[in-house]
Amino acid sequence: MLKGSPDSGLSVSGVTVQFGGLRALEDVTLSVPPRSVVGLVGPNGAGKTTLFNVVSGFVRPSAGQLTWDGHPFHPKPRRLVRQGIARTLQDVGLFPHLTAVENVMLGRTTQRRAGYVSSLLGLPGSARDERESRRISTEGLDRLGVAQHAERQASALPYPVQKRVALARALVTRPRLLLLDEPAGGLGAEDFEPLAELVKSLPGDPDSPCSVLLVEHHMDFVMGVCDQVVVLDFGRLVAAGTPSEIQSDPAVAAAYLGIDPTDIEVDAGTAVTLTEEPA
Ligand SMILES: Nc1ncnc2c1ncn2[C@@H]1O[C@H](COP(=O)(O)OP(=O)(O)OP(=O)(O)O)[C@@H](O)[C@H]1O
Repeated sequence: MLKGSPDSGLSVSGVTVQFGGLRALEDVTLSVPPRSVVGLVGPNGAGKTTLFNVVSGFVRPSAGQLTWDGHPFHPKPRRLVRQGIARTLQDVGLFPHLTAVENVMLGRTTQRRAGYVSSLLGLPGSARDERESRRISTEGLDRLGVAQHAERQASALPYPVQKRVALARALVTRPRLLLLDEPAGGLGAEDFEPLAELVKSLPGDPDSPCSVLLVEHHMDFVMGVCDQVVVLDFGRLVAAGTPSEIQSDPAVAAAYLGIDPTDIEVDAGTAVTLTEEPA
């Protein structure tokens, strides 16, 4: 990929984050190539959210660099959407007193030609922009199968619907990279399949192809949707590869079970077996 190409994805190189005496990330290097889904997994406290916060500009690393579109990237939260990156939050983050469609329209704020001031003053263009924004946001809800909830207050919606609204809000910005924080968290098994299909379809979307970096604890979901999986443990990258490579990597089992990798045998299949019970 040529340096400076608008299609060279996200690279995180040698990133370290220090919170006082705690090293939350240590020399982490990974990339999210264009049109790919990359999973970021690891036990609680491994540093996954911290990495998302670095990419979103909420946390400044003490060492390392990011590149986006082949250029050095110094993310700022308020500019993220304009730079083609959207993020969903672990705890949904909808405005409870706004309707579903109004929440999605907020995602489009930065792309509207008329801003809030002209809307408030009723200046020409603002009503037209608002209609257009509402139309696109309703389409966004429809894509997620929840358009029938468009006019309901967000706080009255069941949790799985709220998650879809939040995802619609991220997608209407037409991101080229989506940071998905625990998309399957709190969902029932019946919601997994349509969500997995949606996530897998994003990189190949003919109108707005979007790569995905996702943090998720549901391993079946991760293994089913990701092209590559990166495993963190205590802030360090301990494994990276395809889902099947990751499933048979002793370092991954060690990270999750808190045991020494030398106490694990790897079968010819994908299973890892303990040769000794963890203490
Ligand atoms: N702002 C902060 N100040 C101090 N320590 C922090 C801060 N944010 C995170 N940490 C610590 O950094 C480590 C990594 O936390 P992080 O939230 O990134 O882990 P995680 O992998 O996302 O965990 P989980 O799966 O539980 O969400 C943890 O020990 C956490 O307590």
